[in-house]
Amino acid sequence: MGQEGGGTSGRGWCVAGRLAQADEKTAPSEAHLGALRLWLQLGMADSAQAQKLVYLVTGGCGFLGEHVVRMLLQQEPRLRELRIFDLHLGPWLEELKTGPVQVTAIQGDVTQAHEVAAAVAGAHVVIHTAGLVDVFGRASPETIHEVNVQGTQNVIEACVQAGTQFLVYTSSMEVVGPNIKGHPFYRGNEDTPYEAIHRHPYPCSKALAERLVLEANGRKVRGGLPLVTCALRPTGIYGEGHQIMRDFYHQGLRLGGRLFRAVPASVEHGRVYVGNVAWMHVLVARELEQRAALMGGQVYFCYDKSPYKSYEDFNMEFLGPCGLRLVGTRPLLPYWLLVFLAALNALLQWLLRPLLLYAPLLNPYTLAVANTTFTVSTNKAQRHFGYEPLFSWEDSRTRTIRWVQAMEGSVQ
Ligand SMILES: NC(=O)c1ccc[n+]([C@@H]2O[C@H](COP(=O)([O-])OP(=O)(O)OC[C@H]3O[C@@H](n4cnc5c(N)ncnc54)[C@H](O)[C@@H]3O)[C@@H](O)[C@H]2O)c1
Ligand SMILES: C[C@@H](CO)CCC[C@@H](C)[C@H]1CC[C@H]2[C@@H]3[C@H](O)C=C4C[C@@H](O)CC[C@]4(C)[C@H]3CC[C@]12C
Repeated sequence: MGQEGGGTSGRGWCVAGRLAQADEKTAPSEAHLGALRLWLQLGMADSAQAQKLVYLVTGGCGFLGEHVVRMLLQQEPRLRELRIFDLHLGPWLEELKTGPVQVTAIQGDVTQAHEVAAAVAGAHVVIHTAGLVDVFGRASPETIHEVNVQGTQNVIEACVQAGTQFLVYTSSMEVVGPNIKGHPFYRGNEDTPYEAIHRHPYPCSKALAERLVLEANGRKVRGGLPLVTCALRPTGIYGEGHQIMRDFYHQGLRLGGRLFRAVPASVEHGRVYVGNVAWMHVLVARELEQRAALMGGQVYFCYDKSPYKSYEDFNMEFLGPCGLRLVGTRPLLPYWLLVFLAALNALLQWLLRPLLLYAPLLNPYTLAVANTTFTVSTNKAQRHFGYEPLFSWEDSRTRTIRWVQAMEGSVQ
């Protein structure tokens, strides 16, 4: 917090120093006056956009959260303090603490209302990305609900109590679908009608949490101003740090450089680059104040120029250049057999639960999601707050490939 004027005076001295050198060629009094005027002008311009905002990112040490944190530090010049709240703090945070913005790491649990309240106090904006992302049956439905729903309720109440006016929530495409009936959602937008019915604890929890966030829009926060909220719905995020991509890569290495096609190439699965999702969060947080009437209570799908492909074909965009091969132009196993294996995995998980945690990638839910077309095509974020992807598809691809190549055990 003590850094408010630091950046300003530092830049001011630098300009004054350069002008002093130019002075040698001109009459001293005139030059000094000019320099003084310019210095004052620059100083005032500087203080007009002085670093004054305090942001809080919950889940700031997760896959998406880390990208949001780094993006904020790069792209939000008004930042004075960045608070990073997470159950598990990453060692990489240390390197951020030497920069001009005060970075405060807070180890805490969103299910604990008092911990959330302490972290939110004094923040201008909260970006709530913390969540339990579990579609593999690792955590109980109760725990998923507690973290994703009760945790979000705690964040909302903390904003209200603290007088924090702006709340951005990381929702998910899964709030919409795929639904339990396996209906395709083909290049839909935020207004496309779709029967959003879920049974799995993860999408149920995200849908409930999103509703809480949207319903809280307009609530009076401490001091009497209205809370302004909105929700971002990424499709399947990929990029540096993506754990499932890492798992597929290592599985491919174990299978002698091969992966076996399980999903038809015709099933499109929406994907979006993590850097663009982070950029959307930063932009929304920045624009929410100026465009509260338009953006408050809204949902936005996260999108970019990533191509529409099946889940496996899309992964091969990165794993292919890293030496893996996808075997088969059609699924190697018939669908009924996959359904049987997925059900067997679910049964084994249940039977083994008292002894060990058996949580393979394939289960009835993940099979259904991977086998149902779900893609978005929208420009709502561009229309409402001027979003354009920061990273082209080529950049996103190259960055992700480099990250896979740098992984331990890489064949490169
Ligand atoms: N990964 C995707 O494809 C994807 C797609 C759409 C939406 N999302 C959403 O984006 C958000 C981030 O997902 P991610 O993929 O980065 O997951 P992640 O697991 O990498 O990150 C989640 C972070 O939240 C933290 N967290 C979990 N429980 C917590 C608790 N009780 N208190 C405090 N922190 C807690 C974790 O420690 C982790 O750092 C989630 O809300 C998720 O639902 C993810
Ligand atoms: C049948 C398998 C053979 O290769 C493939 C299984 C792939 C699945 C593990 C993944 C397919 C689709 C993924 C989900 C999707 O990308 C969107 C998500 C939304 C987000 O909020 C959380 C993650 C996820 C549910 C993601 C999880 C993994 C898949 C089900």
